[in-house]
Amino acid sequence: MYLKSLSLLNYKNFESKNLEFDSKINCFVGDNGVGKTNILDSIYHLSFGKSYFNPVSSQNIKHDADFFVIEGHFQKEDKEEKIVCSLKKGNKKIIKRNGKPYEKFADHIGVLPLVIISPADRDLILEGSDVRRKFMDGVIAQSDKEYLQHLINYNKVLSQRNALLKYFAANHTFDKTTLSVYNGQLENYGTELFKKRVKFLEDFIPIFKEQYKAITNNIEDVNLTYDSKLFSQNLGTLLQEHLEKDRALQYTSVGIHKDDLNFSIREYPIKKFGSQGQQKSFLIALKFAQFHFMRNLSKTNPILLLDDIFDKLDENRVSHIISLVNKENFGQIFVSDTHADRTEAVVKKIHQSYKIFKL
Ligand SMILES: Nc1ncnc2c1ncn2[C@@H]1O[C@H](COP(=O)(O)OP(=O)(O)OP(=O)(O)O)[C@@H](O)[C@H]1O
Repeated sequence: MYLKSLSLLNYKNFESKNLEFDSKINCFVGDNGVGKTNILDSIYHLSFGKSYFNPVSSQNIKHDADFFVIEGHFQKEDKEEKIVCSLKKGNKKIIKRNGKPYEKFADHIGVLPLVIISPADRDLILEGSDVRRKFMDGVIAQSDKEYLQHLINYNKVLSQRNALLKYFAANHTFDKTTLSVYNGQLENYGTELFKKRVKFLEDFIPIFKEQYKAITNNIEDVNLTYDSKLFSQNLGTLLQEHLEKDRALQYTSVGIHKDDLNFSIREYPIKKFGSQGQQKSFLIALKFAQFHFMRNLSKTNPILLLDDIFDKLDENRVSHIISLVNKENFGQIFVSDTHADRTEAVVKKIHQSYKIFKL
C-alpha cells in the first residue's frame, strides 16, 4: 500500500498544496516552521482521522479559514482508495472512503496502517498513563475491530457511571440497582479488554526487546510490563471494593482506564533513570515494534512517517534506523528534515527510488 497523491486545502499553514509521491521514499525539506511536520500530520490524519500533534480538531484549520480538506489517493494492491477528511468550523469531522462517508470513524481504523516516529513520542515516557494506554489501544485497535468497539462501549458506560456518581453526590441520594447495571457492563467490557491487552503484550514485548537490541547493538536490560489491578482481582469485585471511594471522589477510581505500561531499564523506571539516548532508543524500539506487529497481522507494510529524526538523533542511531529499514522489505516512507543535503545522502543509502520536496 502506498500514498500516490495528497491535496491540502486550508490545513494548518497550507492554503492549497498538491503533491505526487514516490512509492518508496519521500522527503520534505526546508527551514523551521515551513510546514514539513504539518504534511506528515495530514497523512496521519488520513489514516487515523485525527492529528498526531494537535488533538483540538478545529485548530488544524488554517488561521482565518473556516474549513480544511485533506484528500489522499492510495494504491492498495491493485485497487485505488480515495480518502477525504474534512472539517468545517462548528460541524463534525467527515471522513469519506471512495466517496462514501463513514457512519462510525471506528470503521476506518486499520484501513490504512501507519506508524509515526516523532520527537513528540517522548510524551510516552514523560506524560501520564493515559498517553501509554492510548498507544497500546491504538496498536491493538488497528488490527482488532472488536477491541475498538469494546473500548468505545467501556468509555461510554464509564462516563455514564461517573455522571451517576456526581448526581448521587449533588442530590444526596444513592441507587444501588442502577449503579450495579453499570458495574455489570463495565465488568463485561473491561474484562474482555484486559484479556486482549494481556494477549497483545505477550506478542508485543518480545518484538520490542528484539528491536531495542537491534537499535542499540547491545544487550541492555530493558523491559515493558503491563500494570493492571485486574491481575489480582476481577473488575466486579474491584468496583464493589472501591464503592465508598468512588462515591467520595464522584468518579470511577478503578478499572482498565487506570492501567499503565511500565517502561524500565535494569529494573528502574526509564523516565527517572534512563539517559536521554536510552529514552530515545526505547521510543524508537517501541515504534519499530508497532511497525512489525502491525505488519505481521495485516500482511501489509504500514506507511512510515519519520519526523525530524535526523535532527533529533545522533548519527549512530540514525544509521541503525536506516540499516533496519534497509534490511526489511519496508513500504513507503515519508521523512522530514531541515537539511536537504543530509537527507539526500541518507535516503540514497536506503533505496534508489526517492523524491525530495523543497518547501
Ligand atoms: N491552524 C494553523 N493555521 C496556520 N498556521 C498554522 C496552524 N497550525 C500550525 N501552523 C503553523 O505551522 C508552522 C509549523 O509547521 P511545522 O511544525 O510543520 O514546521 P516544520 O517545517 O516541521 O518545522 P521544524 O523544522 O521546526 O520542525 C508554524 O509556522 C505554525 O504557526
